[in-house]
Amino acid sequence: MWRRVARLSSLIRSSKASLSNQIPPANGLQILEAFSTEIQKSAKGRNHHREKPPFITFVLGGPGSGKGTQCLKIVETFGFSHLSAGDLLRKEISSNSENGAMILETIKEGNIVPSELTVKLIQREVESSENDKFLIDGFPRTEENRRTYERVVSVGAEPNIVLFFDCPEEEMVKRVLSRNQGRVDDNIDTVKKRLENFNALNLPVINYYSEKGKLYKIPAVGTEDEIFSRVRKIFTSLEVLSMLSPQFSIPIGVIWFTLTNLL
Ligand SMILES: Nc1ncnc2c1ncn2[C@@H]1O[C@H](COP(=O)(O)OP(=O)(O)O)[C@@H](O)[C@H]1O
Ligand SMILES: Nc1ccn([C@H]2C[C@H](O)[C@@H](COP(=O)(O)OP(=O)(O)O)O2)c(=O)n1
Ligand SMILES: [Mg+2]
Repeated sequence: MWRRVARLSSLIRSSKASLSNQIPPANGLQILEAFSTEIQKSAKGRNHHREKPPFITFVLGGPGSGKGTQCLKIVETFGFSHLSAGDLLRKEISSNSENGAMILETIKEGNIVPSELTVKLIQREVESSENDKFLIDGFPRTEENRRTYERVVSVGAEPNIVLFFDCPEEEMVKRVLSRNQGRVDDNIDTVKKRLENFNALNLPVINYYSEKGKLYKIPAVGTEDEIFSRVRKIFTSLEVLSMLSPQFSIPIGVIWFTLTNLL
């Protein structure tokens, strides 16, 4: 809003300047019209600068199930923006933000950061992006995460689809312990706690979206490429149905995916 008011003042200033330079100035009506346009734009700005809500995909699965790996492939192939809740929280830690120490402790313990904070970080990224397709990776991890997001985010509060990478615990533990990214939570004690939290807190969210007909469950064992061929089918089906545009919602895509995979 303030940037827009500043732009309006600059218009008025340039109008005065043009007067002194003997160039015909913007008249009162033009200034009023510009002001009204700026106010309209500013109202849209609060509405995430978008005419339509973005296409939101939540990406869920236990630690090490391959969410991040598959998201990178979806970005390359289908042009989504990837927002990893974990990466956004780690960025807060490394930028020494006021909540950095608390986030670090929470992550080290294998627990979940307060929802308001995570939602704010995600919302900021969505609102500042020009893209209209997002993968929100590792969110919502709890019913409380989900409800907070629905309450705080006014446009696109409901995901269009939800991916769930279904991976056996043994495989997830093996992958996390050989991830080698220097993460404070990639050790056996923290992984055990994260798996407990996944079962207790994330599975109810996954069931919630399954009941709503929005869930795509993807078996997550196999090579990265094998898993991506499963993922690709989902997004290709959505593209075929022109559903990778935000105004469409499920369950047609889920029905199509089910049919094409059964036939
Ligand atoms: N299909 C796969 N098979 C074996 N290892 C994998 C596979 N997909 C990912 N990985 C590896 O497992 C680790 C965890 O993957 P990642 O994508 O970070 O999972 P998540 O984001 O779900 O925790 C990474 O080291 C990654 O390279
Ligand atoms: N919605 C979220 C997502 C992540 N976190 C915290 C707690 C998680 O164990 C860590 C790491 O999350 P991240 O998604 O990067 O972890 P994985 O990719 O599943 O291994 O961040 C959170 O508190 N709330
Ligand atoms: Mg990840």
